[in-house]
Amino acid sequence: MKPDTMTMTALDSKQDTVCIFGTGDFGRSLGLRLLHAGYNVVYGSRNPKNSALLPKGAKVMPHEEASRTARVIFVAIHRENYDFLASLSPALEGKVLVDISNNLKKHQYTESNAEYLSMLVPGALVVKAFNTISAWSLQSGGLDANRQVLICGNHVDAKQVVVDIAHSLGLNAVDRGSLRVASELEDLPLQLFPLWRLPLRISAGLLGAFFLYVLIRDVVYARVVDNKDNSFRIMVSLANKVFPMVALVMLALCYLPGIIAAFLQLYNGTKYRRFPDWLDHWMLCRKQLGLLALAFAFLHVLYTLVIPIRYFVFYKRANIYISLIKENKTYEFKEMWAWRSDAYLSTGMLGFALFVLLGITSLPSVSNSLNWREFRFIQ
Ligand SMILES: NC(=O)C1=CN([C@@H]2O[C@H](COP(=O)(O)OP(=O)(O)OC[C@H]3O[C@@H](n4cnc5c(N)ncnc54)[C@H](OP(=O)(O)O)[C@@H]3O)[C@@H](O)[C@H]2O)C=CC1
Ligand SMILES: [Fe+3]
Repeated sequence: MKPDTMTMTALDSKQDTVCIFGTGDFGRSLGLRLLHAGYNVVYGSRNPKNSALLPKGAKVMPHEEASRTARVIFVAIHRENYDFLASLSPALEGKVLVDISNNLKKHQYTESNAEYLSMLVPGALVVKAFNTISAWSLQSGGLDANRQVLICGNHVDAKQVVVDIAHSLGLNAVDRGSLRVASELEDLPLQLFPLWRLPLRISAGLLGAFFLYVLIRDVVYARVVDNKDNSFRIMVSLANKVFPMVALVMLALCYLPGIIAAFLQLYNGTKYRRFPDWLDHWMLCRKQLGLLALAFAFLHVLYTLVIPIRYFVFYKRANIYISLIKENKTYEFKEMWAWRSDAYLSTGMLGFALFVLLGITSLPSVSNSLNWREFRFIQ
């Protein structure tokens, strides 16, 4: 019977055996999870005697012998070391080979690792899965990171077997299509914080532009026109002028696409038409824009709290006290400094309270946004 026409029943988690080739980090973490879920685990290794670090209850034997014990074999080996699998072709005929490998760079090879594996072992049913889950998150129960297992492959039944295993490990399986999608899945772990890139670039641009503006206005201009050296203000006072400006612009950028989208819907007379790509992309990163706005607002609060304790402020205040005493006056202190430092403190405190409140309310969305896509799992 040809492998792709074979039908397979789902594994019974309590009885069936799963084989793992490779006793490295991923192989060990996956084996542990499978054992906890009630599977028998058999490792295929080049060095079966050296099994001290393997989870208790797992067996270890040479690859060929191990492959005979199970229908499903996870290949927890780097692609560069796949060559030996070709010689195991007869033993792997009709087996479900799960390719979990990732690469160090995008487009490192012309074909995806899973397609390469299926060329090496044409008789096996290759399924790409689990490459977006890190060994660490498997070991820690998968609660901290995303629980999604993306799966692709050309054989529906083989994919179903892997879906069942993912489910019994408490993970959600998402079928992404045929093995052609494998290279896309292999690129996913290499994308670092994909939705944060644009907001981070915008905030860096705004930060640079506003900083240049206040630098020219407050330092360069004072130096050229009044011959005054204000450069000591760069680190705190100037930065504290820039942060709220960036925070406000980012906040506006966070709300603006929603308003544009609403107008577009009114203009189109329907909400079922697609937004233009630029708006779609902008809408998708609203959460990140808002969180960055919040971060800049927090920096503004911190700096505002720091300003009254600066040496320069103490010095200026002492000067005013002395001149007030000399002139036997009190109103200037009351009206100017008492008011100013109170204002600094009260805005600072108010801002801090607001930040804590906003922080607490946005915590669930922050934890949702930090899914596996935004962590980089390399090898
Ligand atoms: N670690 C992670 O978080 C993740 C890893 N992956 C993928 O899982 C795979 C394994 O990764 P990981 O466990 O971290 O790697 P390790 O280097 O920890 O383990 C790789 C294992 O492959 C086996 N191996 C090494 N060289 C050869 C060879 N020449 N021939 C046959 N077998 C060999 C060894 O097992 P033995 O000595 O028993 O033969 C070794 O323990 C990789 O493809 C990686 O991209 C995917 C997602 C996350
Ligand atoms: Fe302010």
